[in-house]
Amino acid sequence: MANLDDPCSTLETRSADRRDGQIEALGRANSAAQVRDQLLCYPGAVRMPANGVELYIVRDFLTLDECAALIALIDGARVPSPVVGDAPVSPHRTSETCYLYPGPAPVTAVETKLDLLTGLEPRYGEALQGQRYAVGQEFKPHHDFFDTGQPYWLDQVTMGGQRTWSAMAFLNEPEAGGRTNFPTAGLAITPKAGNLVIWNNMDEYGTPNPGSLHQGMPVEQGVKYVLTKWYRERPWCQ
Ligand SMILES: O=C(O)CCC(=O)C(=O)O
Ligand SMILES: [Fe+2]
Repeated sequence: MANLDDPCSTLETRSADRRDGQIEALGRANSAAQVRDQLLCYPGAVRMPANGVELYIVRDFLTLDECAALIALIDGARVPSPVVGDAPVSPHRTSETCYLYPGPAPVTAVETKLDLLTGLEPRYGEALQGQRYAVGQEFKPHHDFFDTGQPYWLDQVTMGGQRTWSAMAFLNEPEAGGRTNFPTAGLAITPKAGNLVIWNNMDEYGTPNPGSLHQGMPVEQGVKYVLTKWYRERPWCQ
């Protein structure tokens, strides 16, 4: 692919690059339409009124036993949470993370449910992650989609490209704080064990949606566990 800043790239390759971007966006919009149809068939899935972002809640997506088993896995192998393109330990994401690779039965159970929920082929999903937030820990306002102007994009574009959908399940309920807030969409979701939130990081045209801005608000009392799954526009490869 030609570099748009490269004075040597021909006019032809420059316009081909722009077309590529549009074609990719169209692909994401078409895929989103299929996910939407599939999601609405899933028992308990409800689209939430949110300003400028497509977001659904699935009540009781996980059983309390499944939540407990996943919390045990997270507690067994958690490390400080990373952020793509940031320092290894980020001041924006102060929680701990545990990668939940395929294998253990509770991971297989969640992956199977997510496949049914989204209709997406499993290879489009990144490895499942668990997060644990202690009092004061948070994930500051951010977008899950990648900023294609950042140096990290050169790697990410070869690893499955843009992050399209985000799915997040609450595994427990902190005593206070820890809501997932979408400030521009005007929606703050209170953790409820077993409930899942899933949103489209793209807009209706398949381009990154600034309205998907969100944050994990600081836990004020107790502890918060969530499960996160990010989907890519192409099969994910690490
Ligand atoms: O913990 C939360 O409420 C939000 C987590 C989040 O946004 C993420 O992991 O990308
Ligand atoms: Fe996020």
